Amino acid sequence: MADLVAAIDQGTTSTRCILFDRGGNAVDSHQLEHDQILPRAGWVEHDPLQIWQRTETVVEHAMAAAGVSASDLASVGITNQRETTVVWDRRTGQPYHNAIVWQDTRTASLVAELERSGRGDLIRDRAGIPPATYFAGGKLAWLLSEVEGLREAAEAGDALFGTIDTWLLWQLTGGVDGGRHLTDVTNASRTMLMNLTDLAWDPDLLELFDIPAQLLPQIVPSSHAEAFGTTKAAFGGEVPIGGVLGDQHAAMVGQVCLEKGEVKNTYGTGNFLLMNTGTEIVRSANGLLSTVCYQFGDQPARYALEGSIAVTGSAIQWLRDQLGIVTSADDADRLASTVPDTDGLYFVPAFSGLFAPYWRPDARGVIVGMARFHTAAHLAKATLEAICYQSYDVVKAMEADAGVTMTSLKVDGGVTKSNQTMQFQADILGLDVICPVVPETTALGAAYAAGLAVGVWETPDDFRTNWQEGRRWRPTIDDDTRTAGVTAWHKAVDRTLGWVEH
Ligand SMILES: Nc1ncnc2c1ncn2[C@@H]1O[C@H](COP(=O)(O)OP(=O)(O)O)[C@@H](O)[C@H]1O
Ligand SMILES: O=P(O)(O)OC[C@H](O)CO
Repeated sequence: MADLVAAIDQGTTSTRCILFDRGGNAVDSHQLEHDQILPRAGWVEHDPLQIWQRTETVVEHAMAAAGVSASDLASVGITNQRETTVVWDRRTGQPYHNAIVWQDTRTASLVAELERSGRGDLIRDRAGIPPATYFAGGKLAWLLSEVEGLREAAEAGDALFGTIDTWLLWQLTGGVDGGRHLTDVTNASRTMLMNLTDLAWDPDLLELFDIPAQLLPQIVPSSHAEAFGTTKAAFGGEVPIGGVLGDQHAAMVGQVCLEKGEVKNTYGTGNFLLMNTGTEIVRSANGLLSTVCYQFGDQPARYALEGSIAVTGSAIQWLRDQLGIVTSADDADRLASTVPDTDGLYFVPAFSGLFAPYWRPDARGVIVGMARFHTAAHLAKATLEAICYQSYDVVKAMEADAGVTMTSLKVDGGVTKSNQTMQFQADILGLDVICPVVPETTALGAAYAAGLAVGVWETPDDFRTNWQEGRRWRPTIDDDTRTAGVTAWHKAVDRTLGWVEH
């Protein structure tokens, strides 16, 4: 039996295809960045066709590098940046608009209006998440009201909505020639349109956002032998698609956070800390989200509490692309390492407002504590430290919600390449930070979900035997130093609030 599993990981910054063996080892991979389209302040878009083309290319290159064909693959898994919203014409495959990315804040006034009118609580109650610019439902409502002809096309059944999983799945399974229109429970739980208990589109939420039901994909489990169909494109032959799940949920699977209470933090474009809450939906009193963690086959869904941070690794990209003070993320890391600390400089990159645990769309970024003495190196250092302070705030919210004190933290994602950042994270949290040997946990989780569906792995216990500790950072600073840093950080956060009005 073919026993390689291919994972497509379509992230905010890049798309990669990684081929995994039964041991959960990455055999070969390919990765390509795509354009970040920034039409105006607060707006972030991607070109869905470019994302699809990059997906085809990374698949082709990863398979060529490994010297394999479709018959060597047991299954394909898809994982994706969540919430990013695409609407396209089912007859032509043409998007009606660029994808509106999860970081985009154009729906701020809609969100403010939902809160003002008291309808936010219906969303919290049914969907488990607060009304926020972050989620897909508001973006879809915006497209329906702003794109000429879209509402009529939707009502006629010609338009399809999807998050990126849905878009790629439709393309992979045939596109205009019978592509399947599906999403999995984890991605659906990020729309403000799904009832978190029933795992179905909620008619009251559809009415609240005025969304025609014909637009919506069918919701299916995250791992399933038949639901997703087989590849008709990109792989050069038919391969079963066995798993689809949002990237942060995939990372939970890849990190083997399958028991209640297990936690991971992923450091990518943003940071996302999730705790498995088992089959129970836990409601946060501290600014976290309730979300589906994953659903394997016909088993009950597992849920999670999540702390989502909008801007972490993307602040490093901002140093590169907008300020031009570094040439790459590695260069930012190197520049930051030339100074021992920030010497009182704090940077709160609230570019999309603040997400968890604050949920303040009125916030905007600040750099405070500046003196003439400060250099680009201090700003680079403050950018890395901001990633850790934001995670500190979310860890504290998670501990308060769960009534536990964490003793260690599993981490993954691109920023974990930065040794000084992970050391600072261990210092500021006062706990051990641990990265597995296979850091590509998002793609691995998608591969696990896909392989589980077709029997490459028999039970999720097989994933646990594959997980191995790679690097560990231990705290090195005293409590007073930690408290001083956190206190100053919170003063800086205060300065971001109330900057814009909606
Ligand atoms: N050496 C490094 N030091 C710090 N950050 C890094 C380093 N290399 C990459 N990154 C950051 O990692 C992020 C990409 O991580 P990744 O997990 O691939 O993200 P995504 O899945 O969101 O596309 C980028 O935002 C980049 O700034
Ligand atoms: O692309 P990433 O890895 O930063 O993840 C984005 C998240 O899924 C947004 O919710």
